[in-house]
Amino acid sequence: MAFSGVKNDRGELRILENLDELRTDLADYIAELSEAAVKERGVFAIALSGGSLIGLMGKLCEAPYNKTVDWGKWYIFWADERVVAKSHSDSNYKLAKDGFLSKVPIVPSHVHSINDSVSAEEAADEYTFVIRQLVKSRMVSVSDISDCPKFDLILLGMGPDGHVASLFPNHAVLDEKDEWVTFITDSPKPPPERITFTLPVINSASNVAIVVTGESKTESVHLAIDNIGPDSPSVPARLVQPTKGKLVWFLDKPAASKLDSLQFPE
Ligand SMILES: O=C1O[C@H](COP(=O)(O)O)[C@@H](O)[C@H](O)[C@H]1O
Repeated sequence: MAFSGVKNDRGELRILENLDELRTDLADYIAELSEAAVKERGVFAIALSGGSLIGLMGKLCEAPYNKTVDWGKWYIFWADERVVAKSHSDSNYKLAKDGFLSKVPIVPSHVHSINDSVSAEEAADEYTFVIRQLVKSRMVSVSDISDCPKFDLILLGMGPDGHVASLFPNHAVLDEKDEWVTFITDSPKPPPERITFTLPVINSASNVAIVVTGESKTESVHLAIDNIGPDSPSVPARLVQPTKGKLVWFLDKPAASKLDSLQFPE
């Protein structure tokens, strides 16, 4: 690992030498959280995102994780989803199914994807209902400081504009305080219709990891993590601040290259 440490209130930073190291560190982290949650609660409730994250989780499908992780105890959710058919190449569900879920023995009935045959608004409402039922049956914990679900782990990527899940810069969705899952129909990144966990749900999780790689995200990583002045633009990723949970950033060197006070040996 090139660097590991705590950066003020912005969580733990893990900056990895290369993508291979990042994939291994991420797989170790997820496997450890899974083991701890299964030991404590008997289940592991994990929310995925789309984009580059799924490829970076690839090591979980390989030895030793494919044999050592207690896949039967996993309950899968999505922190955001594009409102398209599940067979569409834009679907975050399809991405995860093809790249991850089909390669490990997860119980199909534990995979909670959205209803892709209704409007974005209805899909968000139905997804909230599904999560409520699982909170009632304690498959998903409940936060002790809000009425929100408390996922064991929410995995987020971050776009070059600093968006996480489908929480985009300067969008009203960032102010949503009442809903667990909401919808947008005007995403600046296609496709336009999406559902997304809201900030209160993300910030109620026991663990949140933001996984970011590549030079195109350097500036947003800086804006999300460093102590920037009041005149600097903020990015949605900066609003990820788990109230009682733990935030970990997984970064490669290009993504981390503009972070203050990080000197890499030549
Ligand atoms: O549209 C989305 O983008 C973000 C970031 O994707 P990446 O490919 O730049 O990592 C992703 O986290 C989100 O789930 C997805 O819907």
